[in-house]
Amino acid sequence: MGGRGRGGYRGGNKRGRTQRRDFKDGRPNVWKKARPEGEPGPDGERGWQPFVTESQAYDKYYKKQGVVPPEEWDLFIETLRKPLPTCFRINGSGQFAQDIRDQMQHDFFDYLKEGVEVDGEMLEPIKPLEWYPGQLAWTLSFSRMQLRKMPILERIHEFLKQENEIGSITRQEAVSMLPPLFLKVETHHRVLDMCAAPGSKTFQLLEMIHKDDKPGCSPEGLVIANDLDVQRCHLLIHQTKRMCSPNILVTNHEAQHFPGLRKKGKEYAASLKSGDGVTGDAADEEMGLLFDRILCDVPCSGDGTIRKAPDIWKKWHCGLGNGIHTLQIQIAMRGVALLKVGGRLVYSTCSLNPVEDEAVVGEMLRQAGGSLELLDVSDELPGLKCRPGLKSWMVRDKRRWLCSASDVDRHRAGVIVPSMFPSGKGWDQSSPEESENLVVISEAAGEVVEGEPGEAKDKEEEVEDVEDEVAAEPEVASLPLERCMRILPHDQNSGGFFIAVFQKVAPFKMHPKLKEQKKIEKRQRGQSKDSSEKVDEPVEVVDSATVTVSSSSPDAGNDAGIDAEMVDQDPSVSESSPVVPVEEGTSPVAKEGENIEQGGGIKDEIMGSTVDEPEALNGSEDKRREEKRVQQQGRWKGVDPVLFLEDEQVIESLISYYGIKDSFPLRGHLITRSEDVSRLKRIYYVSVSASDAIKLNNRAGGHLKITSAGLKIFERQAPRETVAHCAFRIASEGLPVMLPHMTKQIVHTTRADFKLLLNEKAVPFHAFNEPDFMNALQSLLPGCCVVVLPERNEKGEVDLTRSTAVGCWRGRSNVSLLITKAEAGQMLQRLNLVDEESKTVEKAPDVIPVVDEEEKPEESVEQKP
Ligand SMILES: C[S@@+](CC[C@H](N)C(=O)[O-])C[C@H]1O[C@@H](n2cnc3c(N)ncnc32)[C@H](O)[C@@H]1O
Repeated sequence: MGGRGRGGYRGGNKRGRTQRRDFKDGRPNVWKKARPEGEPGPDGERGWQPFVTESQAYDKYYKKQGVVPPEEWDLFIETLRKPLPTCFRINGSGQFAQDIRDQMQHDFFDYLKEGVEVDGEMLEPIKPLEWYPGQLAWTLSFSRMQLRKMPILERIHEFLKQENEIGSITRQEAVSMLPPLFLKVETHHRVLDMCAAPGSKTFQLLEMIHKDDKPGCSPEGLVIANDLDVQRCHLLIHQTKRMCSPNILVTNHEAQHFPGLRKKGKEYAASLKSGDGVTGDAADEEMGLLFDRILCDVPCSGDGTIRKAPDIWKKWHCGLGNGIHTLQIQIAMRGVALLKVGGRLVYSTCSLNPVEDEAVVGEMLRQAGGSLELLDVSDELPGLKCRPGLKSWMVRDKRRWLCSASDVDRHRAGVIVPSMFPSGKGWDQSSPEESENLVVISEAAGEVVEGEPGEAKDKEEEVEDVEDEVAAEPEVASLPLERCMRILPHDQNSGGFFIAVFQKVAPFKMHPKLKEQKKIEKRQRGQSKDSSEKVDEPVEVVDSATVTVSSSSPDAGNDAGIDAEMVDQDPSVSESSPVVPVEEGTSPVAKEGENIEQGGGIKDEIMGSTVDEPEALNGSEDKRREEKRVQQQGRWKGVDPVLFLEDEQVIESLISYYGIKDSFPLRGHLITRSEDVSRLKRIYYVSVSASDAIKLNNRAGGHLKITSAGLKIFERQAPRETVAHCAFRIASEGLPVMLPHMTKQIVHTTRADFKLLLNEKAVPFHAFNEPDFMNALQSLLPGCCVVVLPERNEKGEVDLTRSTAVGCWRGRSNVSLLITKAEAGQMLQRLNLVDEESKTVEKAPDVIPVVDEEEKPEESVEQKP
């Protein structure tokens, strides 16, 4: 089972062998041709100009670091200058995914297996990625010229675009598929993706959570996808929406300060002292939000993506890696603190630079002090070619190669920190001078190196420089860094990548010196937040509850299996975004006229339902609103609160109108983003796991800044009760999840009538061929309904995993689609219902289809300006 997506049950992805489309035949192509390289455009202007694909600074740096063996250097550089092949994964797993793979293989790939020539040039065959399980990921590389000359290649391109859109496949760089595979996610796991946007790996993680889904069941697992950048959170939400998963929360935090949701205070301290064994919810209360799997795909210099982003050639300099090293450690260490003992953490970058790679891994191991094991997983994906991690490297700064922290000039000690070197001689073994460096580490964190005048000069000098002297022998790490994996582009025609896989083997107890450093950092942050405060005023760095725990019983955290980091930090408070305290009876959302920029000007999809400005409220509405204020749970300025829908009237109307079975409990699973239920526009559905995490967050003080929760399941329909018996229609993302639990407002149809409906958008009852279908439609209540094209198994039972369903509006005399023309067109194509003469599917604007004026359902809320 598997294969989730929009537009029908399990995406309505009908993949029966009997219904194959033959893509080799002459269906017109709708993919727009890109202008070939260098060819003049219609206005005579030259198109794409080749990028500079060389950099002396890059060559010098990487040759010296020994990242690539000297005899392979030319091949390495030659590969970097070639465009990256296209890769894609077939989403899901099991029979469903295999059907798609078999269809693609039959329709395209067998034909292009070998020996196809275009203008004397042999085509690269489409190949599966050897190391990807089940031959479910493929790679292809055609030039634009080849695409133009071979219609089948254009059709493949179009097909991939379309399938990507509907969620059957994901176009994703080969190396980017690796970290989730090494995480070994199981369906019950709680997973944190710390730096998740734009979300290709999050999508993969969600697939793993859903891999054994049975119709109508949500798995136990949960994915929390986090990103610092609120705009990129939009991309993340868009990307993951295709999965139609209620098991996801999207959050917007600095990963290095991701909240632990640890309950604090006397109650907590008392429970620690008593040493009571705690399980279930109570254990969560104590442990906070800990994870089975954590992905730290950290921000990096990105020089492994140079094939895809050739502008890097021009911009590259060694300061890029140096400048981000400390932030990478901070993020990774926060991950270590949030990981359960026994859990796996993957650290990855798309940079080949040892300062961002092995140096960070080394520092993680040192800081973790035995709580973390670096795993050798090089045999977990047979067929994957990777190089062992380096044990020796140097740091380059201001034209100098530095072999150890002792080579660093005093005035650069805040930028070039001990952890960048193989020995990492720093906070745990440091001399008094080095301890001073430790204090200034935070100055280097997040330092923007690019574009700084000093660094720009350094960059120029590097290029002019012919041969540098190296003062001493580079250090050699004593840690088993060879267990890291570096993917070099020429090994399997990919991008460059770095991966390290860890297992947490014991609770993490923060080294006292590091703890001290964190206090200093926290104090510095506190001071920079309010410069008007007296700088020498003592600052409370840990709250009273924390002090109680750590001072009265230094090992209490360990005894209870709790991470020192979790005890020590209240990250949500230290985060740079201001927190709006929630006062009893006041709204936590941004008020009119308040600057909501901290929330990032979040749009509808992120915010959930921000209702229109209220008209004048009468007394009873006022009262009603006041009553609903008890639902207040959010606390982030500019982000709507995450509220459980508790309005029994609304819930009852949904249950009775759609005939929702007890197997699909709504109470405790429906989320709104508005306090005023009477003006709700959207309702979201969350799984048990997501619901538990939201409740835990609420109990722990609401530190988690949740921008999106679960999937949209209902949208407000026409408020005219005479027409609609229920105020909410089913959202297309929610349909796959809800359909197996619906007993009312659902009708089955035939292929001929389904085709008619998808083509005509609004069809009078009498125009359908099948009288049974016509009668069934007429027997429905007016308003939202679902039309299903059933697919049956060998026993003749309806197989919902392969059936296609679509949301419709039952009017007085006709039925109309509640999806866009474009979506209807895609569905026709997928079902092979496109007429020969009209095979081109027009991309229509996203509008609700036109129906008789009197029967027109209220416009989708998405359409409103
Ligand atoms: C390498 S990209 C992640 C790619 C992503 N994992 C994927 O597969 O699509 C790094 C991401 O980290 C985010 N980021 C940068 N600094 C961050 C921080 N301090 N905390 C959380 N995210 C951060 C960036 O916005 C960016 O989206």
